[in-house]
Amino acid sequence: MDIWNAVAESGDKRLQAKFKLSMNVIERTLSLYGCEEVAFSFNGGKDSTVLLHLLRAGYAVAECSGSAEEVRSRTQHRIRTIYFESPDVFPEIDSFTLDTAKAYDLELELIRLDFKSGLVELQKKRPIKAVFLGTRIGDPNAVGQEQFSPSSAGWPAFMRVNPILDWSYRDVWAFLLACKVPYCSLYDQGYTSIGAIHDTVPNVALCVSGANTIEDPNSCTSQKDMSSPLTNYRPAYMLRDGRLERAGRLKSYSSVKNCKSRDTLVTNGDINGLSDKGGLFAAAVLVVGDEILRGEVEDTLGAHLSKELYSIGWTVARRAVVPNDVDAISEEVEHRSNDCDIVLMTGGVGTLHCDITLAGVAKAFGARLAPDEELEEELRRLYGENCPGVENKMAQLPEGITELLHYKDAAVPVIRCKNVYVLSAVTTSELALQWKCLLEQAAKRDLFHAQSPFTSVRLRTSLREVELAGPLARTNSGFPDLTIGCYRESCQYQFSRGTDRNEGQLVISIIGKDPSRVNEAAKSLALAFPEGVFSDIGEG
Ligand SMILES: Cc1cc2nc3c(=O)[nH]c(=O)nc-3n(C[C@H](O)[C@H](O)[C@H](O)COP(=O)(O)O)c2cc1C
Ligand SMILES: Nc1ncnc2c1ncn2[C@@H]1O[C@H](COP(=O)(O)OP(=O)(O)OP(=O)(O)O)[C@@H](O)[C@H]1O
Ligand SMILES: [Mg+2]
Repeated sequence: MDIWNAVAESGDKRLQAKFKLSMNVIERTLSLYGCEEVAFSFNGGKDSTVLLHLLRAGYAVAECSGSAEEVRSRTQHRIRTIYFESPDVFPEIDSFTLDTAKAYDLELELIRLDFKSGLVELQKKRPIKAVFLGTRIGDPNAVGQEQFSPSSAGWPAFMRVNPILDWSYRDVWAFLLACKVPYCSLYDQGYTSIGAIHDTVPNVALCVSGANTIEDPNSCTSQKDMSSPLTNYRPAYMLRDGRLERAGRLKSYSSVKNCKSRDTLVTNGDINGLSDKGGLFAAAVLVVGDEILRGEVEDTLGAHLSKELYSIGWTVARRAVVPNDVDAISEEVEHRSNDCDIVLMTGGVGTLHCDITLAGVAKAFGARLAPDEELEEELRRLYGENCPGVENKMAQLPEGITELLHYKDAAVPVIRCKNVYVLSAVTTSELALQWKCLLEQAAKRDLFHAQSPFTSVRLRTSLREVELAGPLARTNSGFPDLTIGCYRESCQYQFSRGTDRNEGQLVISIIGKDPSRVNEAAKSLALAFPEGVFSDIGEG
């Protein structure tokens, strides 16, 4: 049995584990529905090529199991295969699909209709109960799917079976290479995911020579001019970062438009529709933890992040403590990532059952959590073998939207999902380091930048609230460009300075980006009272 042997001999434990789980799915499907009413949806792509060979191995087992008598009496099943032909397909893909069907004696049915209508016709002609698909987590249409997912409402009724749903890009290539099976020639020309001929180009991360030479082929994410005949590409299996798999799939205008404002981020105030803010950028700080909500633990990390943001000229539009609940986190992330330019999150990142922050982030963006090989590797380096691979929750990241931001001094990278940044720090000193890392990486990659700093004046007074209210309200309306507030110093603060009053004094804060306006506002307020009523206590 060539496929079983090839996987066993590969010595790749991760691949062997994935293979075993997929074979279980296939065996369960065949015993539930029988070979007659199951079809394989094959399009010559790398994922469906993997699936083809898993199915060959699975069908062979199904036919060889049982007593010798049973095996003899059993008819040998060809794999029922459906291929939706389209005029937009690459000729290499089309011929590979047809040639492969012949080579492996697949029972091929060509369908020249769109997916839905084609399946309706198929159900009338020769019904199917289940279809095997090469869908993987990270494919746009995988959102919400499991290994067994009934077809969607409005589609003919069948079970979608996705045996390689949890396979990573690396797993796919490890399998194809270990089994030495043929795959479509386009993958050797730098294509890493193949759609229609008009929306698919080779992956620029694999570009090696000619006009578009780049030094590190795996570090580039944007598409450049693909038309130069001088341009060469490495084969698809050399792509190191599986997250770039779809970099050669050109986005439609509408999807570019939809993801623009939050995927690529804030630079200097005149793009992404943010210029109307007059250079003010807003962040949200979300802290996850039931213990903080119960008041058992102080939110020191959230406070630290707020101060850091303020110190680089960013407004903190919202700081919220969120319970350890996936739906609550997802809801908060969804809102804040829409309202704010960036969202910083701490808490709930780790391997405990209550560490569900990333699950909440994934849900907010309609993504699934999937094992991330890069983070797994790093955690293994950090924690040794106590970090058991795919079992490690911390290495499960929202698929397709995650990027790790590394910094030489920080043990664990910052996890970026669109405009949400998850920091794993649990102490303020760790957080200070991660913040430094984030700032440096964000500036280097043009994700977000420090802005012109805020200036503030803080005035303490023993005036009563009623005496202060009128003049303060007038100053506030005279300086709409400033943030003018008033709060009472806490009792604790007063006691620590040796006063015996049980009520703190009032402090007026005047904050803005233009120092002369801030001073002007302070003077204007002071003019409404006798001299010496306010003492300037400096910046906060
Ligand atoms: C056999 C088969 C079954 C499908 N079933 C569904 C379905 O139940 N619901 C759905 O929304 N799309 C279904 N689709 C469409 C796919 O989710 C997806 O749109 C299609 O594979 C095209 O992917 P692409 O846009 O990346 O080329 C099905 C496609 C195939 C080939
Ligand atoms: N034209 C088609 N005919 C039959 N099945 C299809 C067709 N298009 C997609 N599918 C099914 O949907 C699955 C997912 O398609 P997708 O394009 O993501 O993967 P792939 O083509 O196998 O690999 P790649 O990501 O490299 O293009 C396929 O593996 C296949 O099962
Ligand atoms: Mg494809």
